[in-house]
Amino acid sequence: MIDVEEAQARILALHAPVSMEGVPLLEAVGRWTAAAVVAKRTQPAHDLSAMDGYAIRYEDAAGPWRVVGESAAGIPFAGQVGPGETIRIFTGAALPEGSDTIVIQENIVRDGDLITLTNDGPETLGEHVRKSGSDFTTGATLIEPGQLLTPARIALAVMGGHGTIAARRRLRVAIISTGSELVPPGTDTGTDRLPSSNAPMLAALMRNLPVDVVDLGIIEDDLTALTAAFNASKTCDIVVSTGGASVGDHDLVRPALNAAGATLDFWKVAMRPGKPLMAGRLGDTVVLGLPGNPVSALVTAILFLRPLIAHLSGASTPLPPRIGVRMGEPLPAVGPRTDFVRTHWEGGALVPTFPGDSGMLLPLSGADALVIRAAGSPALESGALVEAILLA
Ligand SMILES: Nc1nc2c(c(=O)[nH]1)N[C@H]1C(S)=C(S)[C@@H](COP(=O)(O)OP(=O)(O)OC[C@H]3O[C@@H](n4cnc5c(N)ncnc54)[C@H](O)[C@@H]3O)O[C@H]1N2
Ligand code: MOO
Repeated sequence: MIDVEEAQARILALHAPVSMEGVPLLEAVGRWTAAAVVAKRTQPAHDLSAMDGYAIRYEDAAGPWRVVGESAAGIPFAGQVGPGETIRIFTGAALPEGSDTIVIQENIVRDGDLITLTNDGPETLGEHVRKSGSDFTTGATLIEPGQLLTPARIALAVMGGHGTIAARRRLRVAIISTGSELVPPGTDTGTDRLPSSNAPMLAALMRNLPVDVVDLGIIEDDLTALTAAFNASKTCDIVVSTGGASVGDHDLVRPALNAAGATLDFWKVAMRPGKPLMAGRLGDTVVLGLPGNPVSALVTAILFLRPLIAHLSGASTPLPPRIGVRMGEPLPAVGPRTDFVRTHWEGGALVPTFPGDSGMLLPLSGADALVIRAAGSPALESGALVEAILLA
């Protein structure tokens, strides 16, 4: 058995990021940049007013002033502001030459063209002015390659003069649900069967990733059928199966992968839940065989599937972020497998969500985080600092 970190590294090494394409920024949220985004313009392009008011020369800060024009956003005042002069100015408008400071309109009275302070004048030179280039200047690197395009980074790229961005193409990810006991969602289970919940769960997990899901459906525990399903997945970038990964007579994922011509890189990870995980290559397709237990399938998808998708999509930091948090209850010592303890928030600390059975969905649905407890760790007192991965 290998440990979790080695399994993550080996999975990411199975395939390089896919090819690039241009993506309109309107559709680019959730992609990772494939190249640095460099500013094609300076922002602000001029010194701009941050408030509605009057543009003055700071040396005339005591007033009064005579209004000689107006500057609105996009419609600048062409002239100059001389001694004792001011112009009416609005938020986002360019400061005319000569002016350097804004007096907000709440602080003055206006009588025709004459304005006078009603309280203290501006305290500093440049008050309420956004200096040209204070956000960024032409040629500045706005986004490094491999960064996630968040709403703020999309706005930044647009402000930098871009309409499209270089990103990796969307991935095709096939899901195979193995198990003769499974029926499709919402259909009759009779007495002996159960609904297949893993594929909808994994599709939901991938919903916000740059992925097109190809659901290859429920495949019974039959070597020929399962081999055919893996063969059908060869047009995809990733195939993820659930179930049939363990050692039972009906656990046929490994034999089916062999029959389809796959090369397995590893099988079994020293973790709880999720031990029977396997990974390898089927032609150019990366294979992840997840355990069938729903909790094990979700935990391994968070730790291995999502990072694999992020890596193929060009992410520079594909692994889930770990945060430092306090436990709200004691924890027992850990055995030979790293434990991913399902926990929920209680008063700003995490407490274990019981029961911790890897087949039970009701407790899983209330969990907020996975607390990571390395194999062999000693027992912890309540209040101890631990590392966790947030689930939401
Ligand atoms: N003798 C041993 N038995 C088991 C071991 C072991 O080391 N020695 N490992 C256990 C561990 S740990 C896990 S995890 C499970 C994983 O087994 P499989 O990946 O082979 O999963 P299945 O047996 O096919 O299913 C397990 C469980 O999950 C249910 N299931 C499967 N698919 C779905 C689905 N799509 N939606 C909802 N539920 C699903 C299935 O009905 C089973 O109840 O093996 C242990 N055994
Ligand atoms: O590893 Mo299994 O995932 O313990 O239930």
